[in-house]
Amino acid sequence: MLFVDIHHRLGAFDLEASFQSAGRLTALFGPSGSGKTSIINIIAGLIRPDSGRIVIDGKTLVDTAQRSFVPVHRRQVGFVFQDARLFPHLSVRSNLLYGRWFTPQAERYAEFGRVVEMLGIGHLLARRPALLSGGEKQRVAIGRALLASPKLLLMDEPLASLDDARKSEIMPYLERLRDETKIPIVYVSHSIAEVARLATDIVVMTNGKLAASGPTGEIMRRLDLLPPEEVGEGGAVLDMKVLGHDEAFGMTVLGTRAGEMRVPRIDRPLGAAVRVRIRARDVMIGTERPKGLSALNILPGRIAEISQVDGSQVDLKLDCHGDILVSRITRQSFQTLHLAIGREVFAVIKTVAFDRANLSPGAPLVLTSD
Ligand SMILES: Nc1ncnc2c1ncn2[C@@H]1O[C@H](COP(=O)(O)OP(=O)(O)OP(=O)(O)O)[C@@H](O)[C@H]1O
Repeated sequence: MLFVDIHHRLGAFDLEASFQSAGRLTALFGPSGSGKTSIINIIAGLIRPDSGRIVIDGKTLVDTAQRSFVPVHRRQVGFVFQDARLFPHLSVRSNLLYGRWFTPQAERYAEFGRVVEMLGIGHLLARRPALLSGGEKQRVAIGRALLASPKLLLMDEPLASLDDARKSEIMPYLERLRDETKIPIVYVSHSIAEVARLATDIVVMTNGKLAASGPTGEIMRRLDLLPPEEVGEGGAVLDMKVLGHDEAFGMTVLGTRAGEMRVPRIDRPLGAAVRVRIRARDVMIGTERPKGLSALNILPGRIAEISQVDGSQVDLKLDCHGDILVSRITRQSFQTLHLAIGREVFAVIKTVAFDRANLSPGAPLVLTSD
């Protein structure tokens, strides 16, 4: 459990944030200059807040009312930055082992072999950082942070300097990190795709103030919280189960609360939990079950909430037997179809909305933990 309640002034910038998160990966999300890095620095102990309290897993790191402040070197936090910051003159193995020196023997829990295996960097151990790709460097940087056996991992835009191909290469490792270790992670990002896939909880900052915080599914469907350039990426994030594979058509069948959905085949076993992002712009509304459509996925639901976005668009929240979908449609369609709260409708989801990047092992799939 992460508890943060802080107030701090940095020149003309006033930072105020109060949130708690029970999640394993808490994303700090918000535009540039909203205060994300400052919060990370306060949690790390690099900045002493003017006032407030920070408690992680029952351990108080800061409590200004009690004049208590655990210094940075006693917090046992692991850092991963945008750039890997590896030592160029040391091999990957020595870079990894370096992190261990700072942790007393008795408190070392991270095992070298296991960390190397989890991050898939065994074949790189003898190399110098200059001979690694950007994605490989970041995996080594994560390994170095983990081998210090941190009690908390702070990641400040760890994927920001990587291209899309390297990002998708490293995502599965971050998912394993989230699911296989018990270390709470605070993760700064301003990418919806990243946050939707990785976060269990999201804290949204705007201009030094908390805009909202809560579980990923709840925050992701609040399109009003997203910056204009990212609104198209917003929508529902749902946990589904793999029900079967249809080899003849190369499809996977997923179970939702409102029925089955078919997506391009994913390599997950039967029963596995997957997290699926369905963008609001990919959900159309039918007042009757549509026929003769190429879209494979049609879920029945009821309009639970209506919010007018601007003169021309409307957002609808659809309660599909407990799974909440979001649909952004034109005000014209909204009026023509006479939509209203409580109305039974059909959500039509284009199959193409499920590209592989949007499918990830969901939170319930904890592989191991010790
Ligand atoms: N030491 C300081 N003195 C004065 N202002 C500061 C100081 N440090 C940060 N700021 C200001 O505080 C604000 C928040 O900065 P911060 O780096 O926390 O934002 P951010 O959300 O992490 O942004 P980015 O995504 O660009 O990294 C900025 O306006 C910044 O200029």
